[in-house]
Amino acid sequence: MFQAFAAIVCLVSALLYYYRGRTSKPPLPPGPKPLPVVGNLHQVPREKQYKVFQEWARVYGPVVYFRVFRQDFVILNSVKSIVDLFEKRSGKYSTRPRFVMVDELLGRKYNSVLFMKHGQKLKKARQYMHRWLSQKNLETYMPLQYSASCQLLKRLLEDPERFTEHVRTAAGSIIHRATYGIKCKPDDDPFLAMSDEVIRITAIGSRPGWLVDSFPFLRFMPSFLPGAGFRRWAQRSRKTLDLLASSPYKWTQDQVVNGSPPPCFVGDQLKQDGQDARGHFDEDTLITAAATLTTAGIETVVPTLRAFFLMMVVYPEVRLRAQKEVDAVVGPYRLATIEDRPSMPYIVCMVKELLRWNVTVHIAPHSLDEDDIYEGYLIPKGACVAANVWGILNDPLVYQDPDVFNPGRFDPALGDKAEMDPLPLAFLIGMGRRFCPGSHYSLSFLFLTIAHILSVFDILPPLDKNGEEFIPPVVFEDLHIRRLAPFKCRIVPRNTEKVELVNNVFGTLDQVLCQ
Ligand code: HEM
Repeated sequence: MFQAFAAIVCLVSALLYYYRGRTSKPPLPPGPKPLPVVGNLHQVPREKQYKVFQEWARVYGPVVYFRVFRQDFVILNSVKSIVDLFEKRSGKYSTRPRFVMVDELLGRKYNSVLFMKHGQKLKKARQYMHRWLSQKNLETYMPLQYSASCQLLKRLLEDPERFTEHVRTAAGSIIHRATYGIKCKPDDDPFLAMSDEVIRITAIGSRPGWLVDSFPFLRFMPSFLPGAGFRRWAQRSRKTLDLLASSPYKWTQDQVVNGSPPPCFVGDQLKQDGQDARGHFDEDTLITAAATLTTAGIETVVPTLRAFFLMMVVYPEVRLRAQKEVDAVVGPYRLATIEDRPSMPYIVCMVKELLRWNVTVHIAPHSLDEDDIYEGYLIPKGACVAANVWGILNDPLVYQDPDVFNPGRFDPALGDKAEMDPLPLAFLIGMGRRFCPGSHYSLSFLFLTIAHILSVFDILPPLDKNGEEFIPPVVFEDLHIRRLAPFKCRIVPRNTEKVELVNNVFGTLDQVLCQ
């Protein structure tokens, strides 16, 4: 009975929406022809949407419009349109689109900065994060990054096959130490498990296709009714998310009360009573900002480093060239520091190429609270206006053979012939008010770990049953979030001196991040 009623209301509201008068307004941007009611639902795949959007850009131009039920989408497929809207009109385009499941039922618009709408709370959260993660504060977290990277080397020596877990522990332990002052355990750490759970729930909640996203009134459906499983799941998950955000925060709070926690994002704010210059303390926002840092800091850096291992296997000539550069700068008796970065242009290019080749945030969705007009087209209020970051970073007109991993394409020696720097787009740096606050942090951590690993190890193809080397296929698990499928490789110390070097450096670390 309820389902029949819901279906009728959906149909009527969608028809009203479809036929709503837009006669006095400019036309919508071009795009594929919609069907009545469902719009372009049948043309938007659940997987690899960014590829379809790239194809549509070839047919309809860089700004493409489509609709799924009542939700408008505008996809930006050129750097120009992204700069024009997200940067030059950032005041208008700095909010996020409304997705009822993730924003409201899971409460992510309150408990995660990534999903927050624009307003005072977002401004405050970004201020907190920016202060901690800015280039100026690099010296505060740089020793932590160096320690995390050296610990990663030690674990790769001891147990190379579990490289993905070690990378996850390294990225997770440094961000927990930097954010909360927590030292994680190398295996089965409860705080790292909590971050994984937050990432898992958020990924499910933000999958496209929830009916409640197209028909928001369904959020009022009583949770005991048949067909309301989504409401029950969201209620349970929201409680978990709130608990997971408050637990590590309480841990730091206790350290502040009982003594002196190591310098960290939350501890520093609490020691100053969390007050800003005007004496305001917003505990809820601090909890949210801290919880967002831990998940954002893991979900981006880990896939990038996994891609690094695979690329070293598939492109051995790139590894050899990079090792030659690292060896020439650091020699046999030390590991690289961030001060070596200007002397290692090829490693810097490798980081750029990893972020281009393995785009982690492939679609960046923004929204607007009032209608706008761009190049004669209407961008409707409430539309999801999304930058197709993957599409541009894989455009063959911009990057020759975009599927090929080739750090040399950014070689500064190529001068004008070097291909477009992907970093501004990968992080949407400076592109409006939502650019990634973790860009400096990520670039230094990726540089250090890559330079360290190449200095100590060769990364070689895995062996098959007959003991023969084989190159693992490059496969992406392409659900809502694009990630490389599991693969194997052999991580072998380059010589015994390197093993000694790691053991010596490990023994002298002041900051051991894992217990
Ligand atoms: C490989 C590394 C990373 C990449 C490629 C990346 C990329 C991005 C992108 C594209 C956005 C969306 C920007 C927009 O909507 O316009 C973003 C947002 C964000 N990133 Fe990163 N990121 C990375 C690492 C990090 C790290 C390490 C942290 C934290 C320590 C971080 C924290 C955040 C936060 C908090 C936001 C939300 C900003 C907001 O909504 O206002 N990111 N990132």
